[in-house]
Amino acid sequence: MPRWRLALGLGLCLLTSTSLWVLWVYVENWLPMSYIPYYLPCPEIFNMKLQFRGEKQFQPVARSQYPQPKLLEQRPTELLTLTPWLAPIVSEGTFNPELLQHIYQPLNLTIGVTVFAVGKYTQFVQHFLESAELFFMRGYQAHYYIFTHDPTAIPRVPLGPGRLLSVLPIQGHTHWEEVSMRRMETISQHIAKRAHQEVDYLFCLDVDMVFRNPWGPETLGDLVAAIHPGYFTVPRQQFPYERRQVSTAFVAEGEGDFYYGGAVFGGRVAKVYEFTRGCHMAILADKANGIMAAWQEESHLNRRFISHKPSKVLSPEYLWDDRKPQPPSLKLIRFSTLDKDTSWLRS
Ligand SMILES: CC(=O)N[C@H]1[C@@H](OP(=O)(O)OP(=O)(O)OC[C@H]2O[C@@H](n3ccc(=O)[nH]c3=O)[C@H](O)[C@@H]2O)O[C@H](CO)[C@H](O)[C@@H]1O
Ligand SMILES: [Mn+2]
Repeated sequence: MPRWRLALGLGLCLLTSTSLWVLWVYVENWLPMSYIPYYLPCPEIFNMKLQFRGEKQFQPVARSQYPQPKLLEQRPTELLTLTPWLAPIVSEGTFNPELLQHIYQPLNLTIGVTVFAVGKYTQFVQHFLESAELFFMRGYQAHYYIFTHDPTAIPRVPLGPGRLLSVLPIQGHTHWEEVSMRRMETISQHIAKRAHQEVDYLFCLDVDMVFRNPWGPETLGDLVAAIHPGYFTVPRQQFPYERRQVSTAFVAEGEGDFYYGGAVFGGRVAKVYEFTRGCHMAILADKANGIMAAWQEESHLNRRFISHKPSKVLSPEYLWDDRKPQPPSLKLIRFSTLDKDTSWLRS
């Protein structure tokens, strides 16, 4: 009799543990994200002291002919030209390209660009690079850093003199959100390892985009953000900020300036390092709590730009979306999202 009971007991235990295991496997697959402990923490990032390239001082401006600035003249554009914290908002008509050329060309600057092409997004690289060679910082030294899971999928695009391209292998991820969000970590580590010695300024851009008009030294600044094309006419209560207080990206109802796009940010490389590191830390804290912000790293970027204001803001000319008609307030489109089949790309 006791033997029979023992066997029954063991059988029940086995059955319970098998059902628990099956339930766990099911729940694990059903969860949108699994938070992997090896991602936490990354102590080396706390202790790094970087020796950045020296800051380049402006030279006296050479004699050149350009229209006189007039204090009482009408506004050069319909758009706001200055933020309440006195950062310029760059759009066509607010600057003189020739004058800026005179000021920035002698500095012998190198401008870095980080782009991620993981999974099917490698198909965008060719068009992105070809258009960048036509319009992005023409006449300046540039270094494209392309992060990809598959270096063989990166096409060879002919580059102009002084233009470099490095292909950097990274791990792929099955969830597109993870790819997009991990950019903050990868960029900060890449600056620490390499880019701080190689470039003066760094722009971090989406790859599913194309340059359509000149993007020049008017965009250079300590910390640069771009206004998202979808929200420049919308009150801040309607911005798609992260609204759950448990997230480090939380933004309260009455907070916020502009809603910035995650597809374009940049600045002086030391500032971009601080910025991406800060966003990465906030993302790590959310991960530890099992939270993913509403718009992934874009939510964290927006949170951080509220407390660490950008020193220069780019108008939606610099971050447009081809699916929208060009409004009369924007005189030209310089950089735009391509119309893409999102569900196929992310599958
Ligand atoms: C215009 C704009 O502000 N776009 C932002 C928006 O949507 P988007 O719809 O523009 O996001 P997206 O699909 O372009 O992903 C962002 C970028 O991550 C890279 N990528 C992404 C997935 C993938 O499987 N492989 C890959 O390489 C690629 O460089 C891509 O351009 O929201 C995203 C939130 O996550 C990012 O903040 C984007 O910057
Ligand atoms: Mn994009």
